[in-house]
Amino acid sequence: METLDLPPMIRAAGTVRLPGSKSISNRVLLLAALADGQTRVHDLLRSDDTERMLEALRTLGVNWQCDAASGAYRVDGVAGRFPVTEADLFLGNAGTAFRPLTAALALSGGNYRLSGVPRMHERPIGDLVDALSQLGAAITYTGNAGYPPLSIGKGAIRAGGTVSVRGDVSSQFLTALLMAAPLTGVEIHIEVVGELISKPYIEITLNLMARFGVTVTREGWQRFTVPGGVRYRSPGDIHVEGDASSASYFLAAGAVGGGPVRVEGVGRDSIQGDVRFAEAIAQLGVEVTLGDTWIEARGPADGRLKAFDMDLNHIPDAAMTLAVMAVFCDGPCHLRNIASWRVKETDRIAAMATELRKLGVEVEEFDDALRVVPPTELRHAAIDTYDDHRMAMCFSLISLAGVGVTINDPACVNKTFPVYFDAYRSITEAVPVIAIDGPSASGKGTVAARVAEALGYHYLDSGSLYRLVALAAIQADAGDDPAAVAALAEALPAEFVGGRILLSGADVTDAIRSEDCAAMASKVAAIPAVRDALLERQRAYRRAPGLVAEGRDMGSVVFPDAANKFFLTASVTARAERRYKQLMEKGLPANIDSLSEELSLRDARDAARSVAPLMKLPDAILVETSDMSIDEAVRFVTERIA
Ligand SMILES: Nc1ncnc2c1ncn2[C@@H]1O[C@H](COP(=O)(O)OP(=O)(O)O)[C@@H](O)[C@H]1O
Ligand SMILES: Nc1ccn([C@H]2C[C@H](O)[C@@H](COP(=O)(O)OP(=O)(O)O)O2)c(=O)n1
Repeated sequence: METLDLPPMIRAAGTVRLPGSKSISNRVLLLAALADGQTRVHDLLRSDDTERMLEALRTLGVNWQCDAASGAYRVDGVAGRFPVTEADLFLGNAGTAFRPLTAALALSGGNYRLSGVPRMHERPIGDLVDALSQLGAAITYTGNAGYPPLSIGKGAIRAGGTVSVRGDVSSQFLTALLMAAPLTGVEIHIEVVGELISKPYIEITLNLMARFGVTVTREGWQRFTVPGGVRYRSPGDIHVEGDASSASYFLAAGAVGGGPVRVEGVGRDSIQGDVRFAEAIAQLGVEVTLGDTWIEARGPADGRLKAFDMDLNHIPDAAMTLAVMAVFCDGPCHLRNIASWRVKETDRIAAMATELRKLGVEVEEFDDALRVVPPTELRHAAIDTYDDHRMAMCFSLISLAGVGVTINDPACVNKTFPVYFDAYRSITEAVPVIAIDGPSASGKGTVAARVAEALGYHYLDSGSLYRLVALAAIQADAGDDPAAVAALAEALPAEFVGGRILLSGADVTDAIRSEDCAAMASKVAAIPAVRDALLERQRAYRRAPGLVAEGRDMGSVVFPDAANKFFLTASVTARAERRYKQLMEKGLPANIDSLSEELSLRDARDAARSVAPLMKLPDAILVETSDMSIDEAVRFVTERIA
């Protein structure tokens, strides 16, 4: 499985141009296909879900073309009748394609089979099928009753009258019915059974139908009337707004990462309900500014977001972003009335609770709500994304909480926002790392500590971790058993307290510097499982305002994104002399010839091992210190820090 490591970020600021809204894109494509005349669709979202809709329309005989120069799509409407009356359609996990196409095809007098990915076959559609059956549609379940896949037959469509549909599971059923109703040509009344959820999505539907010439009247949110004798007419050109749900991640980044972050493509005039995310975060103390076509967010003056207790039924998708923002708040937060999360790309209530807990967050899960208690400190975790784009995008924000985060299967963002992580990186700044690698006694430790002090950065002596594992292995007499050494590395009970190094509470500051320990360190360092066990431990040193890290693989493996990489070296003779002096000063036994020999051996072993070998990377600056004093080496490095 692919994974993406996001380093801890120190701040977020900048501007992002949003991709087109998924909800608007797929509605517009279907309406343009059903309309009279050609429609030019501008700023259409290009993603998996819109690909599924475009493919389906082509299979149904709808002509469409993408203009390479402008990116606009030209769709030739079929005036309510799909030319192809017999087809198999695969719709992936695109609910915004599956539901409306089911309704439109059920009323079009053909034979169709609709299927999707396994998760699509777990997402309920029975309420829509029941409503369409009242109109005489012939739909059968070819898998489990109430769920896709479906087989649609010709049916005997009864025009007119009143149809009822449940509104409390997914508002997409009502959307599908509304969009298909004009195909009957007769006035239809639609009654909603139960409390309609996600009302703003119905507003998008009504708004877009009106743009295509069909005006629906409604009495509250309970009864809708689609007039008879009307057909969809192309508006000519139509522009898709930026995706308001996608905007939420960047606005949240501005809120928790200082800001300001501006999103372009949605604003005050948006028809998408999720723009009300802006109002929601204002209640957390976020400074929000709205323009006609943009929104900007910056963090509260005192830096800490206020805890919240909100009914989020009106912004179900953007509400997921609030669940992650809760981690940044000054107290427990309550997200209410979000039952629809359970039937989305995954059971989002369960998924959100499980993944937040991995970070050390206390979460209470209810049927239709979540309570999130922010911890004092987060830990690194690898986040599972459940083939759900929003899980991946939401959890990227954790990198603004002072820890790195790993996103499993990051490509799931292709569903709505293929370039999400590039956009996220463009507005965030990672905690800077200066990586200094090199062989033993090249001076890395001395130089790194001095540079860290000068910059006020944290300092990581990664070799000391390998030396600690070596000492633990010597003490446990486990040196020859790689699995046992790896287990010691995993549990390593080491502490760094006021310049002293403790192992299981005992001061081993000097003990780990012995040549025996160095030789064992070089051996245990060649065990891949030991390196894996120490990886996150090393990365956890990356904290604001920055880190200077020294070792063998700082630039290659542990901090490959470090903006500054140096490779320190010196001749074997120079290094043996330095090490000899150093050991003598510490009162440890030493012999210059055996030191020289041991150094060469260790260089060879560190450079020849299969994992993370010692080497100069092409992007590292070479510092040859044989003829440099310590001050000269420090100055050489400092002057080259970008
Ligand atoms: N450029 C230099 N010239 C002379 N001595 C140096 C230089 N850099 C480091 N030393 C000394 O060499 C010894 C080993 O340096 P250290 O920083 O521990 O190396 P490393 O971390 O690469 O093993 C220390 O006693 C240090 O004071
Ligand atoms: N990032 C690192 C740091 C050290 N090691 C290994 C290589 C060395 O043989 C041992 C001890 O490292 P250390 O930097 O303390 O050794 P020197 O002081 O350079 O002799 O650990 C490593 O493999 N990767």
